[in-house]
Amino acid sequence: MSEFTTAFIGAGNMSRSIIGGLVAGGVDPRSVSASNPSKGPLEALEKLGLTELGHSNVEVVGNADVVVLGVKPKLIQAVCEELAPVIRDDHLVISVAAGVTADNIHRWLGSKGEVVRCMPNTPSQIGAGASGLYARASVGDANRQRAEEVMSAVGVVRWVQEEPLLHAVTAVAGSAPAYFFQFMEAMIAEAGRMGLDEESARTLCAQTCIGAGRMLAEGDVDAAELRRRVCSPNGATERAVDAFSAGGLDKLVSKAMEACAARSEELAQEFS
Ligand SMILES: NC(=O)C1=CN([C@@H]2O[C@H](COP(=O)(O)OP(=O)(O)OC[C@H]3O[C@@H](n4cnc5c(N)ncnc54)[C@H](O)[C@@H]3O)[C@@H](O)[C@H]2O)C=CC1
Ligand SMILES: O=C(O)[C@@H]1CCC=N1
Repeated sequence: MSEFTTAFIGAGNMSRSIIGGLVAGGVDPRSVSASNPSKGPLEALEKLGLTELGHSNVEVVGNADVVVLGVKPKLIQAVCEELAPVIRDDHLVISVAAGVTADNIHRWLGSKGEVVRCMPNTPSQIGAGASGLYARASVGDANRQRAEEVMSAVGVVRWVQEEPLLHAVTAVAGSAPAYFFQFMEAMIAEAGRMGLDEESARTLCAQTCIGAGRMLAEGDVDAAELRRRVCSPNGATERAVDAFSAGGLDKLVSKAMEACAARSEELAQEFS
């Protein structure tokens, strides 16, 4: 990654995941600063080698080239208004907040800064993230490239040209690690009821999830065909897959993702 400094405002789960991925990927921890009102999250970042840590958002921005807004959507306005005096016109400001629009962020920053919205996910922490990016029309090529550089250092990146598509990105990537965790929780619990010890169930389940994900990501075969290749006619898998279909899995997934995207849209209204 080229040389620049990045300030994270808010050092909770998502910031920690991105910072963890950046540092694990070779970014110098001294080029990353972070602020948080409470000490705990900053101590976790100290262990990653960060030295520029503090409680003042304004001080932490200092001379940073890139500012990442990593606070909850309800706090974005107050944080932007607090930062407005230290944001330059050409500052790249990346917001990871769900819903909150780029125009509102730009306005709260005193119409300064080049604002890119990002919808990342927590696997960024191990370099396996998946992020959607959207830039306001006024963001220049240099800052578009820089935003992509930051996020592609911790996973795959896709740009969306229309901001509302970030609601779909939230449903398919930002929130989605939680769906797979919920699914794996249920699988591990059932494997335990079937008699497997917890460690074996967890290891076999997690590795199967990684393997299936990699086959889809790294090959050119679609998910439906990969599924069919596991299902021997009248074999064991078919019974499981039939049970999912009979239980309405496709509709349930649609319903869950629609609810997720709808809540993301609500957040955009709530904090405008
Ligand atoms: N957790 C996730 O999987 C994802 C979260 N996001 C977005 O990331 C943002 C942060 O979410 P999380 O990290 O999950 O929340 P979090 O609660 O773990 O982190 C937020 C941090 O901000 C700190 N904070 C509170 N007030 C502050 C202030 N005035 N100035 C600076 N820091 C302040 C809190 O102490 C906390 O450590 C949210 O806007 C969320 O929509 C986006 C994608 C995925
Ligand atoms: O639950 C949320 O609102 C955030 C956005 C995506 C993941 N966490």
